[in-house]
Amino acid sequence: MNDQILVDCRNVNVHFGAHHVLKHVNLTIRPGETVGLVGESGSGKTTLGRAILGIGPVSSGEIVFDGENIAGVPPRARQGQAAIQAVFQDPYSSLNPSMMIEDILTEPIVARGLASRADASRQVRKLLDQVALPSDAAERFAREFSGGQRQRIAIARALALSPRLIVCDEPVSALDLSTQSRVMDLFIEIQDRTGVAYLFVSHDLAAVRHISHRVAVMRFGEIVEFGECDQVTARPAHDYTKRLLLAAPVADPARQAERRAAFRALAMTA
Ligand SMILES: Nc1ncnc2c1ncn2[C@@H]1O[C@H](COP(=O)(O)OP(=O)(O)OP(=O)(O)O)[C@@H](O)[C@H]1O
Repeated sequence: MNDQILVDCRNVNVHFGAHHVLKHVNLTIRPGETVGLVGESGSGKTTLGRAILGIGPVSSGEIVFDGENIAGVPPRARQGQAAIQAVFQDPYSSLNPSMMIEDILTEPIVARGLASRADASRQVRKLLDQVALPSDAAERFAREFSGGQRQRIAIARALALSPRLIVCDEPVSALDLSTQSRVMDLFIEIQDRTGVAYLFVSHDLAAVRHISHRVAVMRFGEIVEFGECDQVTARPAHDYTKRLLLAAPVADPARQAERRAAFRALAMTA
């Protein structure tokens, strides 16, 4: 891991009317790094992801990407307009069911003028291969695929633009457990191969822990803890992080009972 910074959120605030949703958020992402962003529903994780993507507002503060302040600048107006991509939670609504996979994968490249349709089509097989889908998937329609396969297609669509960062907003929470772990492994493999960075947004600390180099914990729009994954999960500094850890699912029932007892003890002292 290097000391360079790819994304630097500096004192970012977002207000929706009178509601101060993001409060003085400072967060960095290094090239090739996964930063997990955890917190309960409504804490502001998606709002931060959308601000970084340029599809959500920023009331004040800076988001510096590659040395340029991109806060409030929509994706098309950004210099490296394709450099930040997204994979969202629901692969059923994020892909047009009646579009052919080849068109889903080539359209973002062609629309940005990054390659001709013929050149983009030549990349399709490689993209499908990167997400472990067979090349004949190109001629099929999105509606023919399962949730896990659709999420692989959504990942391939993000990769088509050779991004430096992918904002992954709850990308496995709509999938069943065994599919979740395969898609998580795919994210890791892709990062090892391409060096892409991830902001991995999830309410599930167990998932985040599996994939992240560093973890940021958000509560009521504030980052209450941010550090190396091992540090945050083994020696959390904030009680809120401790509670999230205790609520994180574990496979072993004895361990689960131990966690519940510890959680009750902590809740009584909180
Ligand atoms: N466009 C909007 N207009 C008004 N309020 C909004 C808007 N978008 C989000 N909010 C509010 O901002 C707060 C944070 O929402 P956000 O979706 O960022 O949280 P989250 O941590 O991602 O939650 P979840 O895990 O449920 O997606 C919520 O109270 C939400 O109602």
